[in-house]
Amino acid sequence: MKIESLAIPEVKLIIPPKFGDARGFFSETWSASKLKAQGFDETFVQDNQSFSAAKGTIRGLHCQVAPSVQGKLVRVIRGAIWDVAVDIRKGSPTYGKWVAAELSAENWAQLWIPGGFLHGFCTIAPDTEVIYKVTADYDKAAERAVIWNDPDLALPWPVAPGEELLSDKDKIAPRLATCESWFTYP
Ligand SMILES: Cc1cn([C@H]2C[C@H](O)[C@@H](COP(=O)(O)OP(=O)(O)O[C@H]3O[C@H](C)C(=O)[C@H](O)[C@H]3O)O2)c(=O)[nH]c1=O
Repeated sequence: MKIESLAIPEVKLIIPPKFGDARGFFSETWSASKLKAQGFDETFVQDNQSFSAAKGTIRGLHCQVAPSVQGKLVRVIRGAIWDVAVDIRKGSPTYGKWVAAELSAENWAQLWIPGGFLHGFCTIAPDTEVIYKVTADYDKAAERAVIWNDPDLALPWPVAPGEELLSDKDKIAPRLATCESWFTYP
């Protein structure tokens, strides 16, 4: 498994091998032992899957706080997303900074977003299917959100203004500056 750190090194791009032949392909999309051998040792407790019919669907910016802080290992099995992680660990040298990657069924790339980061994505193809492993159970009481178009973050979402599709919840999320510090660094 190829693992590379992004500009915020805690966020990792992971590309598993894909073995193609005349029938199609086989891929070991996650291996605890192979990742541990490369220093990636996380325990996942839940698998999630979301389907977004429209290109320009934005889900995020979300996280869970203690006692249910979630790390997420995200991949795309159909379509494509622009996947973004924002460092919101108070005291972090990269606080308020973000990194992003295109994840697609084509490039087979996965993104590891550790706890302490907001996560969100924008679909860049219709009928996009996202699958991700998380390191803590869903805990509605621990869910937090920051508005997708926070001017302090100025995320370059790959969708024309006004064409984004969001949940009602995501449309009314607060700005990062108005949120108490949910995470501290290190
Ligand atoms: C996240 C989650 C949701 N739900 C239920 C709660 C709602 O009734 C329904 C839809 O939830 P929501 O609108 O929060 O789904 P997304 O907007 O895709 O949220 C996710 O989007 C971003 C990209 C994330 O990183 C998180 O995993 C998650 O927040 O599924 C569950 O039952 N379990 C869960 O783990």
